[in-house]
Amino acid sequence: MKFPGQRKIKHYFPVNAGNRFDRESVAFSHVNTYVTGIDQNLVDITARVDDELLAEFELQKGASQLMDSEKANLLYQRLQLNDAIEDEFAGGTIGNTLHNYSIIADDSSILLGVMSENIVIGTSAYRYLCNTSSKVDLTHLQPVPGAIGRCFALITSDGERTFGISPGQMNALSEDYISEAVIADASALLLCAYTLADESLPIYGATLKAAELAVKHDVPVILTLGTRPLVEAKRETFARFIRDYVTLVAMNEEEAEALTGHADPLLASEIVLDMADLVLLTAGPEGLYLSGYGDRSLLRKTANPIRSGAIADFNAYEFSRPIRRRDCSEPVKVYAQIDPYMGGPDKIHNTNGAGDGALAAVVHDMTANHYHRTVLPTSSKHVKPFLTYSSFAQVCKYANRVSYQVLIQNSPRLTRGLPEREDCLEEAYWDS
Ligand SMILES: Nc1ncnc2c1ncn2[C@@H]1O[C@H](COP(=O)(O)OP(=O)(O)OP(=O)(O)O)[C@@H](O)[C@H]1O
Ligand SMILES: Nc1nc2c(ncn2[C@@H]2O[C@H](CO)[C@@H](O)[C@H]2O)c(=O)[nH]1
Repeated sequence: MKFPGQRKIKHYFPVNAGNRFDRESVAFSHVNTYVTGIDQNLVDITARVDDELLAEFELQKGASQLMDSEKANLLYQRLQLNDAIEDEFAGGTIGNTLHNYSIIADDSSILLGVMSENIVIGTSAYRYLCNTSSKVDLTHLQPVPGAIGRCFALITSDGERTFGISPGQMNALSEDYISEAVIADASALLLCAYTLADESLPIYGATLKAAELAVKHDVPVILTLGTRPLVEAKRETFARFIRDYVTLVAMNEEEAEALTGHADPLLASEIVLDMADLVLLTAGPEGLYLSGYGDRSLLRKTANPIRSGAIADFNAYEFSRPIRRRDCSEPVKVYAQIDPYMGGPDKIHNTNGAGDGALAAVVHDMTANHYHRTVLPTSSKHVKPFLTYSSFAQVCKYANRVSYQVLIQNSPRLTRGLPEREDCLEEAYWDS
């Protein structure tokens, strides 16, 4: 595994031989880590469209919504006719996050979901397999006799993405394909709200079983919220699920508002912290927020200017490391925020997957902590069972950096890891 390197050096991710941890990880390289997750496996069919086409196909802008196959076929034909299709590429919010995790961490992940049992060249299933990192283990997938899902990712001129989902057999995942051993040994279990949308579907039962096993084995459960209309429709169900199972909730500000009733990201995060231990809230051009708990005796004051919003002095302890509320003697809510990396790319063509990228970075920092604790349990870094290796402030920087990489690539799945040295970039960005 690549490792979030030493603090207080100019590059956040200095993977070099002089790094003390690298020497240790060579000595302990037999320790294998991975993260796992459940997804509705689907391909993204990315196309440029105008608002009129969204209206014609009754698609709510910015949201993800189901389409019946007749409408999906009509849309596909129209996009082909207009020569509007840019790409057909593996997608799925958890599939993207696992892929990006494996790319940036150089570590394994295990994807749980369905896959067509007969792979024909050119089909969605074929494209999915071609566009997934070889570090993502696909051997636990459930074979199905039909197609996986298709996600029309329709990009309008403002860079906003709207999803129309043609499900195929993506929801057929049975709980028989959720192995206790796979969940028990994982560093984290990644789930999305989409698979909890309909209790009558097999994938709902599979998701619940995985969450129960994760809690049984003390594996952190990470839930990403998907899309605003779904959260609005299932607000109570999701709140209960989060309380019962979830360690980290990831969402954008619209989903946060749907869950909590608060448009302000700090206030929304504060509410979600009463249900979970850690909250990643992405806010597009306003950057992102990471909120969680610190133990009063272990709080570290920020060296950055103190900032106030809806919560006064909210970043005062952003140099602390997140810990579960139940592991604190005296829990204190801690907040950190960061503006887009380098102000964001000059031109954004497509924001699809920027949030998934940020989450992959947070997962990497959590897994690095798990790895380090497994290898060096007596290290002073583990006097308490912290959730991440780095502080709130550092994790924000990393998450932001990965989102930027997704944006400049115009694609949710990273083709390569971050540069190990960023000599051309503003060094001050990485200080502290
Ligand atoms: N317009 C923008 N300008 C600058 N940075 C942006 C912009 N949009 C997104 N970002 C960066 O990407 C991160 C995540 O973006 P956003 O909040 O749009 O995610 P999201 O809606 O969850 O995306 P998705 O669901 O497609 O993965 C932001 O925190 C920010 O760093
Ligand atoms: N699993 C799942 N992923 C989705 C859905 N709608 C959009 N996405 C994915 O979300 C990603 C961006 O976060 C895209 O790459 C889409 O593939 C959905 O209904 N289910």
